[in-house]
Amino acid sequence: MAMPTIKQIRAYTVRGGGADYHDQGEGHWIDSQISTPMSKYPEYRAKRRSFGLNVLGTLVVEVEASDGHIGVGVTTAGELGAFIVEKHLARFIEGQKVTDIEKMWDQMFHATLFYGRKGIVLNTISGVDLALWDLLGKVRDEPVHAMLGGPVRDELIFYATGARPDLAKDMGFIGGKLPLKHSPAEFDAGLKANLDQLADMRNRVGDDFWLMFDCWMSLDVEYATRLAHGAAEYGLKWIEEALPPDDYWGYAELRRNVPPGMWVNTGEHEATRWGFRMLMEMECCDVIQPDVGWCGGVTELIKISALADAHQKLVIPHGSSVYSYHFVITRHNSPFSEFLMMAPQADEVVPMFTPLLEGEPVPENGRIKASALDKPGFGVSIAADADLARPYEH
Ligand SMILES: C[C@H](O)[C@H](O)[C@@H](O)[C@@H](O)C(=O)O
Ligand SMILES: [Mg+2]
Repeated sequence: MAMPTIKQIRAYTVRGGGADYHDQGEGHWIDSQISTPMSKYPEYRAKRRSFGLNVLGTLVVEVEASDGHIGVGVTTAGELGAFIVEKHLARFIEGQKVTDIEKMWDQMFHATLFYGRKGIVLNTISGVDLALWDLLGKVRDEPVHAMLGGPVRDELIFYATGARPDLAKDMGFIGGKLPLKHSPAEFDAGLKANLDQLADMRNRVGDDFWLMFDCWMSLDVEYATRLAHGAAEYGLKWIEEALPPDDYWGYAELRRNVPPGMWVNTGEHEATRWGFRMLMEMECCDVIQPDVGWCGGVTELIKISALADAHQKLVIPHGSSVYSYHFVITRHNSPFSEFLMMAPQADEVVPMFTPLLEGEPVPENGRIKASALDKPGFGVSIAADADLARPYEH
């Protein structure tokens, strides 16, 4: 059968949750006080939106094929991403066969190398890549996981990220990841408060439930080492993203410093096979956590995951909803997943990219059955009432 070609690519922006899940209103746990590299500035300590964590917003990429099928991908990139798609990447996509994803990815990456490499450009390339895989699945009438080798297990198992690991335990998740509240700028009193919070949570959840700290790039090796040793008493399973992404040397040192058995995990703000090669060859971490909407998409995650497998590293993608579920279910070295609790008080399960996607599966009792993913492509569509804007055209 002659494969259709791509007739048009379109880039839209939308605010309020969605793929840019930090773009929330007042009172949401994800915008409470959380330790960040900006916490040393008191004026930027209370809320991450104050320094612009939600400045980008969501990018929605649509690719329409000559046979009428439309593929959709979403990521954190907003208007900047829309510009890159419409003014630069479109030339590598339109007119191409829907099957030629590898070539389209290679051209997008190398054509933007002079200003990309990581960050918003790789977020944008990831968004296009997700749309291309979604389109190919729709044309072939297959879920993405079937094009990646198929499920290796019957269900996805999740830990929950949010302010209430105690409630997450009652909902059937296997663990709870707490955002670290106090930064090194709050000195020993802050460190003690962090550990007191962990101790309280451990008392609430008991011993056979994972507890983790997410430090969102905000610490230094000395503080992270003290935090890890203090947290060992409460069975901290891993310390996540303790340092800025480029401090490979610091991660390698931290990994040597932490108590035996405690994982040092990172990678959500890393991108491409080269970035993850550096993390693994410099012995920075136990588990890599690429975000499929930020690291280069499915096409690059295939390469990253194979490299990790050779290094006997687990690949536990950062919370990226259905876009990573199709990958995780097909990989032996991805035995569990993250679920971000996007309800404002982290007290109920709502779709991770709410309110953007129709058909977004959510864990029940901390699990999603592989069969829930058996729809063409990624099996989701943009909500009919999404207030999409198309800021640029080509
Ligand atoms: C909860 C963390 O502070 C971040 O908001 C989250 O996006 C990320 O680090 C995660 O691992 O989910
Ligand atoms: Mg994290």
